[in-house]
Amino acid sequence: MACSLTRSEQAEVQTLTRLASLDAQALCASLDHAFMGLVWVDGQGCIRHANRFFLERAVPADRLADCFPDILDSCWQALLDPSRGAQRESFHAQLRLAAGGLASYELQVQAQGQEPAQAGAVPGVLTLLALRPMDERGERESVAILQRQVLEAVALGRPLPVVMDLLCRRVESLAPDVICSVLAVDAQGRLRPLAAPSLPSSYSNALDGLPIGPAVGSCGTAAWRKQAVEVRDIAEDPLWADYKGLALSVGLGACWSTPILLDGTRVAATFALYYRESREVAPFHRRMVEACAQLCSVALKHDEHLRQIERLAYFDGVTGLPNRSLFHDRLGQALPVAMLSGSPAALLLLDLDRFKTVNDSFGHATGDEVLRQVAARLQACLREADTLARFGGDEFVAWLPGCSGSQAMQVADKLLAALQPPLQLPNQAPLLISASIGISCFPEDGQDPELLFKNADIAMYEAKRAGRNCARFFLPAMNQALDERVALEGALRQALSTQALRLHYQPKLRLSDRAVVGAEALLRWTDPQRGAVPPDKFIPVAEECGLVNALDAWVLEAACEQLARWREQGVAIRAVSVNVSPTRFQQDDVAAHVASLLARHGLRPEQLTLEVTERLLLDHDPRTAGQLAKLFAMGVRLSLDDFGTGYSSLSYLKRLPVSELKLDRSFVRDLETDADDRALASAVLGIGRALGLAVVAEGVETEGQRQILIELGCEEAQGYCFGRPMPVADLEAWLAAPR
Ligand SMILES: Nc1nc2c(ncn2[C@@H]2O[C@H](COP(=O)(O)O[C@H]3[C@@H](O)[C@H](n4cnc5c(=O)[nH]c(N)nc54)O[C@@H]3COP(=O)(O)O)[C@@H](O)[C@H]2O)c(=O)[nH]1
Repeated sequence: MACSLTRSEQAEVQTLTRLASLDAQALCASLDHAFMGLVWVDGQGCIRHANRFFLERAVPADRLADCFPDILDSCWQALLDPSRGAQRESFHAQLRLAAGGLASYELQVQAQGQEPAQAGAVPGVLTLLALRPMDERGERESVAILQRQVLEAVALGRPLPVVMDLLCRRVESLAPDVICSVLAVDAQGRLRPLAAPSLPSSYSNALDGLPIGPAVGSCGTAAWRKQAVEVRDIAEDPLWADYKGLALSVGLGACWSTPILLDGTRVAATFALYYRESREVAPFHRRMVEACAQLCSVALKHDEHLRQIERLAYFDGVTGLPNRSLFHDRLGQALPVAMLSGSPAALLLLDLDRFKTVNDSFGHATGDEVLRQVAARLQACLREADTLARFGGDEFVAWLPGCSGSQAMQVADKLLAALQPPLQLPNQAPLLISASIGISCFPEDGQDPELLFKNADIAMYEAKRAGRNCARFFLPAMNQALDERVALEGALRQALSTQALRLHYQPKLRLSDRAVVGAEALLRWTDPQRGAVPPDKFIPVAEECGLVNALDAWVLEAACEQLARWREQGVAIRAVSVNVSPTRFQQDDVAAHVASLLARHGLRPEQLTLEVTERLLLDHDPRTAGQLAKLFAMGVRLSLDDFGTGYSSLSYLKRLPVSELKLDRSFVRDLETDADDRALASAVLGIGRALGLAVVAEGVETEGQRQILIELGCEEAQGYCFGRPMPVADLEAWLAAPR
């Protein structure tokens, strides 16, 4: 503690220090006027000289210990130990007054000097003690200094046990008669020693893990009651019945414990003062504890914040799983171990299928709940040695040490099975969710994190392509396939930017008289190296790399322009159909784009049909519904392509603003030989009639199919039977030729 003597007093004492080896008695006399007590004590704690200030106030005594009842002999021994040298120390103590009673004093062990040799006696070391009456202001100042020191330690980010240790030591130096301890209370309500610098570690160890309760010494009870507990006699108090043996064995007589509450209710710790004898708490100690309790709660709260920040840095805030950083740390540690031990391991990359749709349709709060439930289900499938992390979005990663390839696939199957039961979400219908998993195995698929991740990613991508809800191992051939996809994507971008794409048109006819009612625009791409690339190959790549919206926009533009030209030229094509990918409808501008195209080319909305696949029915994105409603309100026709092959649900159909169904060619192909296909085709036509929708049969290749479709009541069709998709000039020639 900083010296609280005035400057002139300090100067005086320094002089004394220098003169201490001279005639102490004479010096005392000369300092009788000083407004502080001065006492020379020998190594045994006997008072050798004292000035008038001290003698007038203190109870007459030979030994210092008799003047300060709070301070034990052992404390004096330490304070007066000659080996302390010039080290100064300040503390508070109660002085027993000659007039009766006690008064608070600040004591300063000021200096040591050689006792002048007496005749026949060995000269010893004398210690000079300076005493100043402790008024309330002085007390406040000492406590303020203590507070500042502890808060500084908190602010400097010292670890919590270090801060608490400092607090205890500072309190003990201000009040040498007390022993301080701080015990944390963990989430399970168990005591956890934080600091007790003057208690034997055996004592703290014995308390570690003790559950708080209604009679668990002073601290356990204070934490339980959320109230301070003052036990004046540990030997007799029932609260200590089960623990007094422990306390008495280390010389503790009384204990006053104060619970430290955070947020007003939560007990985070206890702050305790022990005395070696049975006694009540001194008033100064009470005031000090008030301040210490505050300091404890500041330090504990700060520590909680630090932990929270640490959690945020290393753990995912939504699921509580390790995040990318922590996962990489752990992988960085695990790989060298696996390498040395030669044991296998597997990295699983798991991506939820169509999670974006869940987020867009139900909002982010529900999305978060889905992630939490998914994380819990995945975690439940893994062993303690495994690490599961969330990398953000809908991507989870698991590191399975010691796992062979076949075991990793078993784990992946377990994870997929765990996701199968519908998720129960608050205020929502049960939700089905699935995932695609890519697996890369250590060491064969990679020996460093980058390669393992890259290969697991490639495998995961293959799982998506294979239809989702499945797991795939990485295979070296996948790398080649990926390279090809990347090359194809580059070439397609190039083709789009250099206007190297073309549209072919397939006529749409009325079955009864083969009159042409329109044409479907179908995209064609001839690459200089690859030759003609079928749309079945490049459209999925465009969808994966996000190029499909640009492609669709180009097709729309080109088809509208062509229809306008045909109308100008009087060619008998009254309407065009254009295929549009589901993702295009998530763009806020699609309805506006179509409206501007129609206006620019002088077309009526009903002359344009947008063909969408059944995949759109799964899209719960409100933007999609909004764009479809706008297009329908404008009068643009919507046609449901490949009807009956995918996820059709009649209720969806009722909700969507559809004008036309396209009977998929898989139902048409065997119409002549398969009664089931006839029944299905008839059912689709029935649905169309019931809902007032036109039904267009696709892929009509034979006259027999045409006849059956007419019999079933189908009015329009497309197919090789009438005309293949053709370039504009060929279509115009086909139209002009007699049929
Ligand atoms: N988003 C976009 N998708 C497009 C676009 N252009 C085409 N596509 C889609 O690609 C898929 C394959 O199309 P394509 O190879 O052009 O095949 C079409 C016809 O050639 C084929 N067809 C037509 N008649 C017959 C027939 O009698 N037999 C037979 N075996 N095939 C026939 O069918 C395809 C037309 O299908 P659909 O669109 O379902 O009417 C295909 O899914 C296209 O949709 C584009 O610009 N954007």
